[in-house]
Amino acid sequence: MIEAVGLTKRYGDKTAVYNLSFQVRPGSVTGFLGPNGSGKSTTMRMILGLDNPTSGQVTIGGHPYRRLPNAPRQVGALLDAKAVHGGRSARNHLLSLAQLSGIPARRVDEVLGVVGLQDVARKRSKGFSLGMGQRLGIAAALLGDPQVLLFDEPVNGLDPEGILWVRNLMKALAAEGRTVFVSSHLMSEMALTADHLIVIGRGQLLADMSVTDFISANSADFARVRTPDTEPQLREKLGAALTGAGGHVLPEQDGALRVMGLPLPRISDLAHEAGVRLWELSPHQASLEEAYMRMTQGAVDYRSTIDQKAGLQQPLPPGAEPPMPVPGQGQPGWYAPPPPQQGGQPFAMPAGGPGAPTGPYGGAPAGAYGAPGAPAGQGAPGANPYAQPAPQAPQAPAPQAQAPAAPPAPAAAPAATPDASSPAADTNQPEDAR
Ligand SMILES: Nc1ncnc2c1ncn2[C@@H]1O[C@H](COP(=O)(O)OP(=O)(O)OP(=O)(O)O)[C@@H](O)[C@H]1O
Repeated sequence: MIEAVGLTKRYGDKTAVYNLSFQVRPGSVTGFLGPNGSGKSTTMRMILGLDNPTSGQVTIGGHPYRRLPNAPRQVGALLDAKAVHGGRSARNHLLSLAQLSGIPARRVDEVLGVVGLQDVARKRSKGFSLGMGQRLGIAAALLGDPQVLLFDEPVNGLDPEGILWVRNLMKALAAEGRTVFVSSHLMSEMALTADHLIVIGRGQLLADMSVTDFISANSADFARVRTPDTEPQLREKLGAALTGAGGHVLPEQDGALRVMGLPLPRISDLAHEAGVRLWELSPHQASLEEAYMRMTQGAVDYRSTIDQKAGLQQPLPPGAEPPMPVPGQGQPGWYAPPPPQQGGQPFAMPAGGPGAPTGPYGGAPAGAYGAPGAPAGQGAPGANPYAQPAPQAPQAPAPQAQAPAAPPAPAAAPAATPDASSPAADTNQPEDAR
């Protein structure tokens, strides 16, 4: 098991990770999610003893990585697949790692077979494609047959067959009782691979829960309703009736309506009362991607100026920043992305009609569907024993705003490189991170 307690990392006045506490348990795949620059790699480096925490600690099986006896046999990691001596063949690269850790040469050929590189084993790795490099990095992680595995973006550059292979590999490793901690920006892939999620934003814990709980805690379920295409006035009529009844109504691209805040039977009754025939009335649950977007919007540092999601956010006062998401409660003020049509414009209510809009989009009052409550599983077994009560979270200092309190940066760890596979890193490290 990997256990972080109060883990904080500051680089000068930049707080990369703040007061992070979580456990990664054996027997399941734990996904590690967060926007660019949120501190995932920094956390993984600290787990692997490649960076020193400014405060707090992280242990593997109860020991800091650097004190683990024969660490490369217990912990395997892929942090940066490009960190390979390009002049060496794949096999020689792995052989050199194996020799450093007392791993027999036959294991090298085994892992080359596992990752499908046996035919190019004697080729120099500098000629490798991105996907081949990833496979080599994964081979290095598997070399010591470790019980604990960390993968930073393992499917980066892999083709669909490779992605499927990595998915199955992660699941198989977890099914063998190993601890598998994997970061990725591919939400669809994470939804298929991970059982549990740890989500961070701006270095802070946003969620620590099962994939299922995460989706239900951070998604606004909605209904799709379609009226006959041939009678557009029915759609207008229904939209007005639903909005008047407190529903939040948005147009879908295909002419249907997305309705939030009203149960399906109520929508059906309202349509019946308004004399509107329905061609479709179906329930929908958000995907992991939608739930993730919703949870992390306030913690995104880098965003395109033409980001379509801007159309889904409730208007903020001039100069105001989106609030940090509240752990377990999602991002206040966000409706279910992605926008149903370009710009996410709301369904246009007839001006001054009955049931005039009360919310920012002419629907329900702001926030009615914006912040679902804590997930059912929060108090369940497996909940984060370190989770902060929600009310404290908004007061947690924004990592970027902590310059005055930042203590001096820790003495540069010899391994302050993110590059766990680099031959150069090997010579500087007390332990090899693979
Ligand atoms: N050695 C360093 N010196 C100074 N700042 C650093 C250093 N390493 C990371 N940071 C900063 O810490 C923050 C977290 O970076 P990190 O690489 O851990 O994020 P990440 O979640 O892995 O991002 P990505 O998804 O883009 O890989 C960033 O703002 C980054 O610029």
